[in-house]
Amino acid sequence: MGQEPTINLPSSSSFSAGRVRSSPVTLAAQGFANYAGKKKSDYKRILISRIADECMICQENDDDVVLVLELPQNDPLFMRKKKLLDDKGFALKIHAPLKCSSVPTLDQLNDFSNRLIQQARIINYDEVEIYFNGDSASDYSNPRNELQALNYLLEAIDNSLSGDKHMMKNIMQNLRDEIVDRIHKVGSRFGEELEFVGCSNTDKEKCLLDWSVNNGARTNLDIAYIEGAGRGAIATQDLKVGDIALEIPVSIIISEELVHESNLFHVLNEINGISTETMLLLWCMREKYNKNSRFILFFETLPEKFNTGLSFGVDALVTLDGTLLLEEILQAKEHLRVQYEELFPALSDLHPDVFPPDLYTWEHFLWACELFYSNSMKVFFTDGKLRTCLIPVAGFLNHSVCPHVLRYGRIEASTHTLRFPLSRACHAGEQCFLAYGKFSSSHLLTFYGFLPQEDNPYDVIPLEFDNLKDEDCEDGRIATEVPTHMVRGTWYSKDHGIFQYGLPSPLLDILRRAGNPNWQSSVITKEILETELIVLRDLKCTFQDMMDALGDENVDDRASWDVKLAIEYKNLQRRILSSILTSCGTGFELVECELLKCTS
Ligand SMILES: C[S@@+](CC[C@H](N)C(=O)[O-])C[C@H]1O[C@@H](n2cnc3c(N)ncnc32)[C@H](O)[C@@H]1O
Repeated sequence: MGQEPTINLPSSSSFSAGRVRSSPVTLAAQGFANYAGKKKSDYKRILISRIADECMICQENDDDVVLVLELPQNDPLFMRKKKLLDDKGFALKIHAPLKCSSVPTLDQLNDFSNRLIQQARIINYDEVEIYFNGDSASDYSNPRNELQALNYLLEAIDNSLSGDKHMMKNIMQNLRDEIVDRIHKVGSRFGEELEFVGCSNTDKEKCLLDWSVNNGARTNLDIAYIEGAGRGAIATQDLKVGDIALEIPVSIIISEELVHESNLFHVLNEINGISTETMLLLWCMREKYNKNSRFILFFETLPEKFNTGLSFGVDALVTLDGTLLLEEILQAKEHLRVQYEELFPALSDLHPDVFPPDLYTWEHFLWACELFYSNSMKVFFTDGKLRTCLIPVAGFLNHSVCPHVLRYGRIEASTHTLRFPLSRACHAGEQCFLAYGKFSSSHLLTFYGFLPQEDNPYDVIPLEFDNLKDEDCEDGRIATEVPTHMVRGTWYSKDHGIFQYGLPSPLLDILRRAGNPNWQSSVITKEILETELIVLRDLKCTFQDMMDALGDENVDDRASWDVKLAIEYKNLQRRILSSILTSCGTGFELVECELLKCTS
């Protein structure tokens, strides 16, 4: 089993590097929390990318173009974002250097849109982005967040275009075109090539699609087999930003209402503390074998095996030795086992007609948990309730770090449907990707059974400090309970110069202050440079220990699916650690050079 390394730092501080998420989940069908602004204790798997209450208002003021950006007060990162905006001199009310009465030059429009985008980025930052990019909003490293920020601006511009006042229409239309162009650029950087799209045996999928359409679904997607990802959804025609890729009526969404209508409910309702998600999971375990089920076509398309980290065999677990993922998988599985044993065989013994023992085995329970972890979505219904659901057809959408569909998860009151609108264009024949959530690769492997092919900005290594205190606790960083400090692949950083080295500023700063309480960024003295060397040396030692714990590189072309995934995961960890070690090493040389200049 992987051990969390601990090192001693200067001034007798110590920190350990390790995953924060270690407390047990309380509900069978809930996933682990992710890092991006979620509480450590909140283990709910949230697929809803953003609640659409936040918007930007655009106003006219005689001849001035004035935009008002809204930073919602209830944003958990409000104080930190506000401070970032203030530090950069960004006001939420922006007087554009444009006049309604004159045609703006291209340069003017460019400058203005650059400024708007930087502000939108900050407003849309999550915990990870703030931590790594807090100092600079001039570029982006996370395509998902960039798409979110650009779509936020687009929505505001569209609102202004549909308003009564038309004076600004031209300017706004130009701005809109510019933002759409930026969205295309983000998408084209991450254009995914389908290795193979086949229609080998899509009979069941076709039947489900037809059934959904006959029941009111609208789709611009077809289902196909995709190398390495099972089924996926392919655009049937060119779809642009804002188009609806898929629309599913509430009537075919599988949610807790179905449990209420079944004979499981009166038994389960008597159990203290059982969640509606667990009830729905138990309902699905039985419904899957109900030949008369209204959802038979849905259940028939589900895989017999899910192949997530929860189904890893012994060899794969052994391969994961030295990683924190091993602990995560073992804990998650243990938790599920406890959940199962709290319910079974007791329920089957007491109510064998409602819970037939042959359907409620541990293997079937684990299958259902994997189904919910990898396929369920949280949806806001029109009654204001958030429900965990299984959604026919939408369940074929695969995940990407640069998704087409970002904002979904709220039932449209006027149509009683769940819409999947595009946040970036998807051309006919291209695979349409969904944003599952802001998940690390370890989370995706454990609960979904895959690793993204592209770099994943949420692959962070959290760092826990025992004795070090952040100075600016009032900015909300501590209060969010996500890891206070972390590292990720340094290839994301644009600044590898002295005092930065591609490493996050908050981490460097806290270590510097631990080594030298008088540390000040504005003065470069011999003492400051010596502190720098100590910080870099200690960081290098810590990450070298982690690298050593991973052992030698494993290669096995004939390995089983789970061992292959475990090897791939370990290689990813090696790549991240290696980039950090290189940055520390190069940084060390830079500081030594500077120190030589100081002393000569
Ligand atoms: C909601 S389902 C998507 C449809 C799924 N591909 C299928 O055939 O049923 C989620 C599962 O799809 C697969 N998946 C999703 N995104 C993927 C990706 N980017 N690469 C590989 N597999 C992916 C994983 O097996 C995951 O558990």
